[in-house]
Amino acid sequence: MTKLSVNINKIATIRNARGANNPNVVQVAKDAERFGAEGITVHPRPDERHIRYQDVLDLAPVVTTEFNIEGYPDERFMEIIRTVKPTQATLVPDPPHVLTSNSGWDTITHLELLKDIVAELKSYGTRVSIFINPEVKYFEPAKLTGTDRVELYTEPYAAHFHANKELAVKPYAEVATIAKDLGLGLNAGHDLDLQNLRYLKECIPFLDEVSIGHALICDALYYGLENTIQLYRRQLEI
Ligand SMILES: CC(=O)[C@@H](O)[C@H](O)COP(=O)(O)O
Ligand SMILES: NCC(=O)COP(=O)(O)O
Repeated sequence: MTKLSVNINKIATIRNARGANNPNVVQVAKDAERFGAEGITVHPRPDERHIRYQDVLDLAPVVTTEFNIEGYPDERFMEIIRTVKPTQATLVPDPPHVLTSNSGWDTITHLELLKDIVAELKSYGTRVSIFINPEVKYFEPAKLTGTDRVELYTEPYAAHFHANKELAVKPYAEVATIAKDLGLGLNAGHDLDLQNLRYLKECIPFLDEVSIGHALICDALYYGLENTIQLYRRQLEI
C-alpha cells in the first residue's frame, strides 16, 4: 500500500501572507489526517518562507499518523530532528535560496557526509529517506549511506508526463527496481498531481509513500481539502 503524506508548506505560505494565524497550520494538519492523510510532511527552509521551525515544534505533539520533516541537514535542521524525533527525516540537498527543491543528492560525492548524518538521525529512532534523482549511479552509494529509504525526485516525470508518459516514467521504473533489489524503501515526491499520480503508481506499485503538497493544496481551493485528499487517495488505490 502506498501512503499519502500531505505536505502543508503552502498552508503556511498563505498564513504568512497576512502575518496572523489563519489558516492555522496545526488545525489543518489535524483535519488533513481526519480527512485521510496518512502522513504530514513539512519542509522548514532556512528563510522560513512558509513552514517555520516553531510550526514543527507545534505540530510534533499533534500529528498522529507519520510526521515527515524534509530539509537540508544543516545544524538547525539536525537540532529540530533531535528535538522532535519525527517518524521520518527526508534529506534534501537544497541550497538556501532555491525557489523549490530542484535536484536529488549526489550520493557519490557526498557519501561520507550522508553516512554520518544518516547514522545520527537513525540514532534518534527516526527513519531516514534521501531525496534522489532517477539515475542508476546514485543508488548503490545511497544504500551505502545506511538510509532506510530513498525519495524519487519526480519533477522531471511530471514535466514530461503529458508529452510522453511512457518515456517520462521509464527511468523511474528502472531505478525503482534497483532500489527494491538493494532493500531500500521507496518514496516519491515533487510536482505529483491528480493527472500524473495514478500512472506512477501503476508503473511502480511497490511505492511506500508519496508526499504531495503544492498541487494538492491548489486543488483544494476548488474541491475542498477533504474531497481533495480523498481524490488523491483514490489515485493510489489500484
Ligand atoms: C523536497 C520536495 O520536493 C518538496 O517537498 C519541497 O518541500 C517543496 O518545497 P516548497 O513547498 O518550498 O516548494
Ligand atoms: N517531497 C515532496 C513533497 O513533500 C511535496 O512536493 P510538492 O508536491 O509540493 O511538489
